[in-house]
Amino acid sequence: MLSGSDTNKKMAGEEAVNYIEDGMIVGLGSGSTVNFMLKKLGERVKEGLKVKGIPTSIKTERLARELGIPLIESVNIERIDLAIDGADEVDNDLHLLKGGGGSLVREKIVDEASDKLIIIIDGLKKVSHLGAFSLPIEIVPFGWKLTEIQIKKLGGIPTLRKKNDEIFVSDNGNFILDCDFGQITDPQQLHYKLKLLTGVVETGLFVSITDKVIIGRNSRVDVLHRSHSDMEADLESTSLLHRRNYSE
Ligand SMILES: O=C(CO)[C@H](O)[C@H](O)COP(=O)(O)O
Repeated sequence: MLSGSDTNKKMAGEEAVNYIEDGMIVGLGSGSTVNFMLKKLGERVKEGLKVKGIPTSIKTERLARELGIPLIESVNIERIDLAIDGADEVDNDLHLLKGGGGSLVREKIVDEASDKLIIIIDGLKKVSHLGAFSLPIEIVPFGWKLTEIQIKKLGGIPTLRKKNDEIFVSDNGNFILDCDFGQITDPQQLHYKLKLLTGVVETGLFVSITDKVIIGRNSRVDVLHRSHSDMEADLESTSLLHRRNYSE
């Protein structure tokens, strides 16, 4: 029996598979919502859908292989038709805060390069402003405390990510600082400032790259398009948003 949140993630993940067409090269994001998408995609592949996937984490790669989804070696990728990924927060402009699972660098490389990016989330992750979730920042391990000091100077309160009392190490061999910046009113500017720090590899702010957000909530999926994002606040009354009612 799935929890309410997992039901929402599953609905969003499965809906996203409908956007995958035969012959596509597909960026496969990371996280529990993406895992639901992968399971459905695995079924479609068994039914004959021809795709090639590009996993954004070792965990995604492992699951995709188990499900029989054909993959391409990262060194051989030159273009991507569609990427489908999760997020920790999505704001009204469809800017994202990502990296809760620690895969932000590979996710950003793939999501940015893709012709189209679809984000799949549980409705609780749709927010008006980013920042309630601490911002993951991947940093070089060398001199990490020096980078931490620089981030504090920019107003962040960093916490070194740990897993089972050990320092968490990303798939790229780096550390992650989860940084509380309070409400992030200008994600682009904050991202630029952080990227200027030599020890920073990448931030979890994904600005202006999302084409569509598929949201699972209240037994249905809502789809926000980039050009319609400003209408999210008015979600209940707008008819421009595509809506599928799963309780029907
Ligand atoms: O950015 C991510 C990993 O780096 C994930 O997409 C994000 O954390 C959402 O995960 P989930 O679908 O498990 O809630």
